[in-house]
Amino acid sequence: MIEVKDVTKVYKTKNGELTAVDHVSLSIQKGEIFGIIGYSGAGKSTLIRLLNGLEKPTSGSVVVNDLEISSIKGKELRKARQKISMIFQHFNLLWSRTVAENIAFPLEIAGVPKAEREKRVKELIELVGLKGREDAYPSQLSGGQKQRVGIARALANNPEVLLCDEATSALDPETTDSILSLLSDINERLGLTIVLITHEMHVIRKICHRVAVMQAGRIVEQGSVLEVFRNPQAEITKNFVMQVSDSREAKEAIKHILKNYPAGKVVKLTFVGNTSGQPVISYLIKEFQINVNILYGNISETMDGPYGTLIVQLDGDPENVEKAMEKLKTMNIQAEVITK
Ligand SMILES: Nc1ncnc2c1ncn2[C@@H]1O[C@H](COP(=O)(O)OP(=O)(O)OP(=O)(O)O)[C@@H](O)[C@H]1O
Repeated sequence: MIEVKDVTKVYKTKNGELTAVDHVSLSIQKGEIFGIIGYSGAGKSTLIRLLNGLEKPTSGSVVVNDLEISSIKGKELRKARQKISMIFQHFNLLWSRTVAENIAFPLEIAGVPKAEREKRVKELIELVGLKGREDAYPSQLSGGQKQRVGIARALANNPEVLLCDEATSALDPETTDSILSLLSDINERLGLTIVLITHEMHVIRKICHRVAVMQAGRIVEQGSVLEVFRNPQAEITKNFVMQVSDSREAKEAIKHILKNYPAGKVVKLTFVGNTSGQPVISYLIKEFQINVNILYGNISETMDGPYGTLIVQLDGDPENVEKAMEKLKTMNIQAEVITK
């Protein structure tokens, strides 16, 4: 569906050349929700603009839907772009137009007749849950409602790909979740391919199937979301995973327990998929006659199944604690000693 092959984008700036995207290759399947995560300045926005032809690569090629976006221009590019829509962090709505008129705008540009336009706008308003708000102006809407208008407008011309540029970064956590659910619902219902860029691992966890981690213009790691959560390789990926698994309370709890209970080992267990349903703790206690002190627990859903973290203190006969650690490995549970 989307093939990015060895793409580099170099900007010429006052201070010389700046490589914003550096030899990036990606392959995104039809119907997939693909996330690109990175800190500010990593090159995410440049990469996403290369996908819809707003930027041209310095070298390499971008193919979307069998069309080489990186080499077409003018009318051909404008036509291709109708099938590659985008939503933005700050919504980019037309403030003097109502909700319905904003959604109708791309249809007007595409020359869709009035009657058909009105029918389509009505469908889209229902799809994004804005019934009753057709005549409101953007300034009268909440952030979440504004993004719903952005999504409806982006879907107006039945795109094949939806690009989301930090689409939930200006929203509070609850509204973020409702917009992410809407995107996931649209992906399932319409089979729409979604590519999103974000700096929040929560967004990746919640709706993406696969993720690429970007740093200094390069993709440093990519894979299925569950796999990346289970076994992050790059240091930056570990930091992103920590955003959603190791809360400040957990760190506080660990500090406290280490001070008060210096014996044994503090171990972080990571469960993925069906391993998160196993009665591991009671098994360890019974089988190895050790004490298992639960310090912190957290379980979250990803698109491909649950992902959980449990921080425990294992105490008792050191030999049995070792055996318990060995056993955990055979149960496909990641066990990492945090402190001895
Ligand atoms: N048009 C441009 N001209 C010159 N430099 C640019 C241009 N656009 C981006 N850059 C530079 O390229 C690098 C990558 O920027 P980019 O906006 O793609 O990163 P990002 O990961 O999206 O970060 P942010 O979330 O802050 O936008 C940055 O150093 C930025 O200053």
